[in-house]
Amino acid sequence: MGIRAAVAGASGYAGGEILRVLAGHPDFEVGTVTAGSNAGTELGAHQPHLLSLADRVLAPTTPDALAGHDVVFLALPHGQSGPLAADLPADVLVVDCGADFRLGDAADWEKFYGSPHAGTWPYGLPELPGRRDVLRDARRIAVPGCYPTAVSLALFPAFAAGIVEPDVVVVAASGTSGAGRAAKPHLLGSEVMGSVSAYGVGGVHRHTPEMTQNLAAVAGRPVRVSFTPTLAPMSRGILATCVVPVRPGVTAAALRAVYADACDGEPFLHLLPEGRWPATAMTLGANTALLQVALDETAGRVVVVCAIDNLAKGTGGGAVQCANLALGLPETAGLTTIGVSP
Ligand SMILES: NC(=O)C1=CN([C@@H]2O[C@H](COP(=O)(O)OP(=O)(O)OC[C@H]3O[C@@H](n4cnc5c(N)ncnc54)[C@H](OP(=O)(O)O)[C@@H]3O)[C@@H](O)[C@H]2O)C=CC1
Ligand SMILES: CC(=O)N[C@@H](CCC(=O)OP(=O)(O)O)C(=O)O
Repeated sequence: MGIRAAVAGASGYAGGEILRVLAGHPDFEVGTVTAGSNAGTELGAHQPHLLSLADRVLAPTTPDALAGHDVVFLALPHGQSGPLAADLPADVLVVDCGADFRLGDAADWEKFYGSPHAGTWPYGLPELPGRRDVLRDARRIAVPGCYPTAVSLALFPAFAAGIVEPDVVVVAASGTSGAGRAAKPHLLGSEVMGSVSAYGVGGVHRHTPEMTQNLAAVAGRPVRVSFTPTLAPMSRGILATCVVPVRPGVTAAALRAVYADACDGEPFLHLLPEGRWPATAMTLGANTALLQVALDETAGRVVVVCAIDNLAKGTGGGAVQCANLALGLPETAGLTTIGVSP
């Protein structure tokens, strides 16, 4: 018998991606799947691509429905995870794709989310320095937001090596699935198709403190992040372009060596060959973060571009990677590095 996994929010985009990975995982067995307003309906009505799970009936999202599993994946709107997790046994692994437990600073949480802080769980980005030791045997894990995943993976090598100044500018494009399945006016097809638009401009996006938190922890000092998200007319994918002042004396060769070293031995972090720049399509369905770096000598800046699939490495794949670690399975089990092209 496999490791029994429940998925809450199974009718949504993140829940669907977790189930897609679990359906092909050698060690997990899918148990209860739950939803909110769609409880009582069949999963196949919402996730018709998950053929092997189509006839599962969605249960209401309650602690009772989620009981009796080895791992519970939560893919629910912000604010739903805290009360639910409090009613789940402490020895059950709970992996939360929502934001509730990502931030260590309660004041940051209240400023950006406008509600009381639920608490802080081990942060589920295994590639960050020292993270794997924390995640092994953890029983509560907070999966990062999709933009902070891309930006933290793009910049931690430079901060860990001490070759950049703590003053980051990020412009990142996301596919529309990043906003979830619930209908939102700015996601109307007629307004998204054929156009790229900025939103959350001026330091107000709630992922900014998450990026700052992660990079400051690596740098060992405060880091300023100016983050501008943009919405691109595609379903999946994030392309984050990160620009940061370089310290004097750093050469292009040294910069490349820092990134090559950071990616060495990392199953999902890849530095592309020189001259090849990451594109979101290369990551679709894969748990990869693809990187490329350049030294802009004229401007005195390091430029790092990172592509991920927001639903794969950015949520569902990252969640399963963390669960693998916490349960003592091979970290890569059930996760592919093979994207699609063109
Ligand atoms: N989309 C993405 O790229 C990423 C998402 N995340 C996070 O994952 C979580 C889920 O996001 P996403 O899948 O995109 O959102 P969706 O809107 O696509 O799905 C939300 C899911 O939660 C269920 N739900 C909604 N309200 C309630 C409720 N009150 N009680 C119980 N269940 C409820 C929905 O059920 P029903 O169908 O019945 O309404 C649905 O299954 C969020 O916290 C999000 O921030 C994190 C990183 C990236
Ligand atoms: C395109 C789009 O709208 N993206 C979402 C981020 C999705 C994500 O990772 O968010 P959580 O923090 O909600 O888990 C946004 O900008 O709000």
